Amino acid sequence: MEKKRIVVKIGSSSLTNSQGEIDQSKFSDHIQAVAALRKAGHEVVLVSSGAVATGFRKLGYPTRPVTLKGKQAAAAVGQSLLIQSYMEQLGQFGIVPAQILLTRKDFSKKDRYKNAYATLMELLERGILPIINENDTVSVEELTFGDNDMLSALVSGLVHANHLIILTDINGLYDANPHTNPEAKRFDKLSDVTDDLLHMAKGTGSSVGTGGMKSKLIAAQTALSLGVKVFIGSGAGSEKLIKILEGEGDGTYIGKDVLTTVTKNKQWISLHSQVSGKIFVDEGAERALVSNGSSLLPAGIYDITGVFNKGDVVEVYGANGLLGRGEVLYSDEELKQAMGKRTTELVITSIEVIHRDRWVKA
Ligand SMILES: Nc1ncnc2c1ncn2[C@@H]1O[C@H](COP(=O)(O)OP(=O)(O)O)[C@@H](O)[C@H]1O
Ligand SMILES: N[C@@H](CCC(=O)OP(=O)(O)O)C(=O)O
Repeated sequence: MEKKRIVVKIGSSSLTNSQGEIDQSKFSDHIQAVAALRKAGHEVVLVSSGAVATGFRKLGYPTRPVTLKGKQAAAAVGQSLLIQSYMEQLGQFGIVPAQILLTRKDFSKKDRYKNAYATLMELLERGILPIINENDTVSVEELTFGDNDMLSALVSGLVHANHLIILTDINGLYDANPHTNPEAKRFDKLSDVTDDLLHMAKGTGSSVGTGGMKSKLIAAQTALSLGVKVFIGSGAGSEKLIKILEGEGDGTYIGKDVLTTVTKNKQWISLHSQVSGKIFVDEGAERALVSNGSSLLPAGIYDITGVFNKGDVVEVYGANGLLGRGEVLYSDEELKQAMGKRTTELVITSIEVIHRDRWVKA
C-alpha cells in the first residue's frame, strides 16, 4: 500500500474508564495499532484526549469536573500521566513520542501557525510520533478549539493528511443515538456531511466524552472542506487502523473519492485569521474575484474601513454582501491613496491589493 499520512484522534471514552483512570487494555490496543500502522510505512499524528478524564480522581473530584478551573487543574495532572503512559508503551515498539499542546491562539497568529507546521514536519521527517492535545490548562473558554474532534480536523488539514481517523466508543454514525434508540441504523459510507445528518447526531453518551457525535460530524465537515477523508468508528486489535485504511473498518467512512486540498495559507485565512478591516468593491472587481479567479486591484475599490497593515486579513464586500476574505498587500493608509486608481496611475510597488492565492470565497 502507498505511504499515507494519517491523523488518528482518540477520544477520552476510548482511553479511560469512568473511574478516571487509564484503561490499560484499551490503551495498549491503541498503541499496538499505531505501531502496526507505522510499521506498514505510514506517517501518524495522534490527537489524544483524556487529560481531564485521567486527572480528575487524583485531585479528589468524584466525577469529571464542570468548572473551568477544575477542568484545567485536572488536565494539568492528567496530561502528565497520559504522556508517561504513551512514553512507556510506545518505547516497547521503539517509537519516540513528542508532546504538542496547542491553543487556539497558536493558530490565529500566523507566525505561530507556521511554526507549529514547521515543527510537525520536522518531527515527522525524523520519525517521531507527535501526540497533540489542547493546552487545556491555559486555554480560556472563549478561545478553545471547542473540542479535540475539531482540533484533529484542523491538524489533519494543516499537515495535508490523507485520512482523519476518529476513534470513539461507538462504531460509527447512526440515524439516532443507539444508546437511547435500539432501532437506530448505522451509515457505512457517506459522501458528505449534510444538515439532515447533523440533526441525527447528538451529544455524548459517556461521563468522560465531551462533544458526542455532533462535534465529530462538524469536525468531519471541516476536514472534508480541507481535502481530508474521514472515518468515525471503533475497532480492536493491532490491525484495526490498517483495516480502516483498507476500507474494512468498523464505522462510517465520509468523503468523496477525490477531494481538493487547500493550501496552508488559505486554511489560515479562512479558519484562523482575525479580520482587521473591510473593503467595498464595485461590480467589476466582484466579478474578477468571485467568477474569474483574479486578484483584487485598487481600481475596483470604492471604500474601506478599519486599520490594517500589509499581511493583515480583511473582509471584502460587494453589492449584495460578504464575498470573502483575503490577505492585503497594502496598509489602510496606502489603500486610501490608491483606491479607485488604475494600475498605470499607481506609485505603489505592489499592484494587487489581494493576490488570488491569498483569497478565500465566503
Ligand atoms: N447519531 C449518533 N450515532 C452514534 N453516536 C451518537 C449519535 N448521537 C450521539 N451519539 C453519542 O456520541 C458518543 C460518542 O461521542 P463522545 O462520547 O464525545 O466520545 P469521545 O470521547 O470519543 O469524543 C456515542 O457514544 C453516543 O452516545
Ligand atoms: N482536551 C481534553 C479533551 C476534550 C475532548 O474533546 O474530549 P473528547 O470528546 O473525549 O475527545 C482532555 O484532554 O481532557
